[in-house]
Amino acid sequence: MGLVQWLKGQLLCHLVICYGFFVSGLLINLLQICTLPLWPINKQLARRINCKLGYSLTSQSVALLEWWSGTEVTLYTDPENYRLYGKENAIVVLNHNFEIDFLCGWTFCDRFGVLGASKCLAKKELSYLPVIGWMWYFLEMVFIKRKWEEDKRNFVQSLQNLRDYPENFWVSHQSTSQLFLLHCEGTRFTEEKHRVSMEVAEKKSLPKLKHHLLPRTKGFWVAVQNLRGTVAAVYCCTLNFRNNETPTLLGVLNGEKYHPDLYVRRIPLESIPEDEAECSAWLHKLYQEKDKFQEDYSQTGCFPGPKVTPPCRPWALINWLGWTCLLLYPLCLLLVQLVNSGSILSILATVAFCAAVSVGVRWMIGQTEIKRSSSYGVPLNNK
Ligand SMILES: CC/C=C\C/C=C\C/C=C\C/C=C\C/C=C\C/C=C\CCC(=O)SCCNC(=O)CCNC(=O)[C@H](O)C(C)(C)COP(=O)(O)OP(=O)(O)OC[C@H]1O[C@@H](n2cnc3c(N)ncnc32)[C@H](O)[C@@H]1OP(=O)(O)O
Ligand SMILES: CCCCCCCCCCCCCCCCCC(=O)OC[C@@H](O)COP(=O)(O)O
Repeated sequence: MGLVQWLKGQLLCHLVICYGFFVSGLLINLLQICTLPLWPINKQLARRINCKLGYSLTSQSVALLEWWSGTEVTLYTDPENYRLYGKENAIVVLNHNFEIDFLCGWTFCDRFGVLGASKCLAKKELSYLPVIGWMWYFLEMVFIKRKWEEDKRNFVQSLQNLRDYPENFWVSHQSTSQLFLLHCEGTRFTEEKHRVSMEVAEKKSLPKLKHHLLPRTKGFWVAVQNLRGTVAAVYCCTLNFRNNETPTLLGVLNGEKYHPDLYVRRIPLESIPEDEAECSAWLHKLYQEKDKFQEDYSQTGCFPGPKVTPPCRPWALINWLGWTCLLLYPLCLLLVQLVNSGSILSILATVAFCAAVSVGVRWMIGQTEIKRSSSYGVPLNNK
């Protein structure tokens, strides 16, 4: 193991990274709160500012993946469609098997210049996550309790809100689009959830899936219906990792390099049926195709179609280094003053603060771990 790789595994490095992420996150949340009076006066400007602020926080984790762990996602797609990515609004349908699938998605968003504006249909619990969840609230992320009767009004309203996002979103930048991510499986893949969902498939006389849970179709249908005229296509995305890697966020923090492959198919929205039952059948068929791609991947180690590597942009790294320098300087000054003061109490208070930041971020990382997945989708307790 080289010196650099050894350093990446050290607690001190992790503390510095977590401190930078957490403190910059709190400052960004504070700035987001400051935009509150602007919303009733100029909503579009408030959105622009919040998306830039959101980018400043989210892109730090992209920088961690790309520059710290050295992970690069390989894209399999049709070059004709590739030209459209980042230039149109789309619904992204992605499998939910990996602890860092959201991070791989963000990397792509960043490479196509749509990271700040992209949204997701997320479980309500994520909105309470310190820093990240609070930031999402201002980014108008769509949160659901995964109980249709309770969700339907708010879900439709949140989708309608997305229809009037500003054109020419970034004034001086090429991006005018946003992606809306949907994990139709509704929860992360575990053996038990898979077994239960295949029992449901059997009852519904649907073919069994090997690599996916049975998709929940209601959210997809409602999203497609409410975003017609706003989004141009569905991007059917299938993610897997080479060599049976099981990536974790903690691994990324330790500087481990992973090898994700993402297969993206572009499906024009007009080709998706409007009728609910037909749309559900269409989604089930899509998941059967996705399952076949995963099965072929497990045999051959690759997806169909040519490979493309979208160019890496420097902004995530520049932003991350900027925050690190800005926040390390006062921390170092404080540490020097502390040591000079010789006050045991102050030193203990500082150590306690660092430990609290470290425990807090470790807890947040824990939320991404599949072993802590909710019991949604298993019997007895449907939550
Ligand atoms: C080029 C660029 C490429 C790539 C870029 C990629 C991505 C990046 C894009 C954007 C990134 C932006 C941000 C992302 C950041 C972070 C967030 C990350 C992740 C968060 C994700 C989540 O939180 S996932 C959880 C929330 N999401 C969902 O739940 C969505 C899926 N669910 C639904 O759609 C549901 O329909 C619902 C929640 C809307 C409603 O659910 P409910 O259960 O109440 O109703 P349903 O009608 O769906 O269910 C009843 C029917 O289900 C059948 N049933 C029962 N048990 C099961 C079972 N175990 N499995 C399957 N089906 C089951 C039941 O029989 C009912 O059937 P009926 O036929 O009778 O209706
Ligand atoms: C420089 C950067 C430093 C990074 C330091 C680490 C920071 C910690 C970041 C925490 C990021 C949290 C993002 C949470 C996104 C988790 C998405 C997810 O996986 O949600 C699960 C749901 O879909 C389904 O839930 P289950 O029903 O399976 O339960």
